[in-house]
This record gives sequence, structure tokens and C-alpha cells, in this order.
Amino acid sequence: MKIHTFDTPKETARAVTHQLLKQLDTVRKDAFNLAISGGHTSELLFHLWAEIYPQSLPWQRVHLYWVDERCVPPTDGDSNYGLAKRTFLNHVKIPHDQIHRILGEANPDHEAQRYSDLVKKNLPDNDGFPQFDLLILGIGTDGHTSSIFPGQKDLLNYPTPYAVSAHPETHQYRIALTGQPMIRASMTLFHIVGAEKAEILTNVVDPSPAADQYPAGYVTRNADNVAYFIDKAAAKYLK
Ligand SMILES: O=C1O[C@H](COP(=O)(O)O)[C@@H](O)[C@H](O)[C@H]1O
Repeated sequence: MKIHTFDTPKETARAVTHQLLKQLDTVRKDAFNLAISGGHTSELLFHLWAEIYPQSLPWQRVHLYWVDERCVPPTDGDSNYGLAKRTFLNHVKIPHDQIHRILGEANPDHEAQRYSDLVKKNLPDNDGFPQFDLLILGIGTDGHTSSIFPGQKDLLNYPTPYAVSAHPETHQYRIALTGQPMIRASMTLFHIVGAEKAEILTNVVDPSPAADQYPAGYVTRNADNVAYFIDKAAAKYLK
């Protein structure tokens, strides 16, 4: 595992984008399967993509998927697709038929199955699971990643690539990329900024099995190729 630390959230988002460019260069095939997250950290990245990178990234090669979605319509402020649409999708030239949103407004069980089938059909297989070229993941202050929360261990070893989860406090249904495709991606990248993530960060990068109680810790310990891109505020308790 590599941890890359930058001075500011903006520099961190730039470095994540440089890593995306590097992966695009490494993966020699035309179609590049990228899955993005939602939340505040992604919002910074998406604004940067819209402002700085609308032309300088080969967006035509990107086949875009989501790591997770809240079960709400795209017009709802909670929608992860809605966030991407508002912030960068109107500014970059990803062909329409390469944008694969999770239908948050659909029946959650049916949608988890439909989306699982879609990624299994479109992506190469890695040991029985679809393999993304790059996953950009976030972490919650509780150690969740994707929409897998502490206590939802079954979703880390689930037979389908996507499954229905529920937020432990609000009980909002989510559709979440499950653990096995997260650890089998060509690159699993955690993008984390802000002092409020500093404490949980020390727990999820702990190399001991204690980290497995946090979904992000389990993914970190088990992923084939994992890297952290963080700002110095988030890094403040790391040794
Ligand atoms: O609920 C979610 O939270 C995580 C972390 O979001 P952030 O606001 O703390 O950056 C995010 O990765 C995930 O996609 C989202 O649904």
C-alpha cells in the first residue's frame, strides 16, 4: 500500500487526476472502465475535472460506472449520479452510451441485480468478479467505503458485484459495490481529505486484522493494488 500526501485538497484532487491519466496510459485497451464515488470529496474532484480537464483527458475512452448510489431519483440532492451530472458530466465529452448510472429511483433489489449483470457483461473477469481499471473510493468517518458500513461484513464477501445496503442511522437504502470486485480492481484508489478523516484513517491503514472491522480497512488489507491519495489534514495522526 502506498500513501501519497499533499498540502491541500486541490493538490490532492490534481494528483488523483494525474493517477487517472497514468492508468489510462498503462491500460492499453481502448475502453477504460472507471468507477467513481459520491460525497464531498468527489465533489472537489469533479469540479476540477470540469474546470481544468475538460479537453486534456481522453474522456472518449472512459466507460463510467458508480461505486455506489443512494436509492433516490437523480434530481434528489443525495443522488451520487446527480452530483456528477451537476458538476462535470456536462463539461466533458464522455459518449452518452458510456455513462452507466445506477438507477436510484428503481426497485433496489432489481437494480442491484441489473447493475451486477451489466458490469459482469461489460467488464473483464478477474477470478469470477468484474475488474475495473480504476476505482476511486471515499471513506466515511465511520470507516465505510462504497456504501458498506461497519457491521455489514457479509457485503465484503458477497457473491454479486453490487448489493443493496442500508445506512445504519438514516436507514436510507443504497446500492453498493461489494468487497470482492473492490479488491480485484486493477487499481483501488482511496481519495481522502480533511481533518475529520484523520482519526479513522489511522484505523483503516492499520496492517493488523483489527482493521477488518472497518469496510475500508478490509479493502485496504486485501486489495491487489491499493493506494491512498490524502491531504496533510487527513494525514495528521499518521506516523
Ligand atoms: O455516503 C457516501 O460517503 C462516502 C464518503 O463521502 P465524503 O462526503 O465523506 O467524501 C462516499 O465515498 C460514498 O460514495 C458516498 O455514497
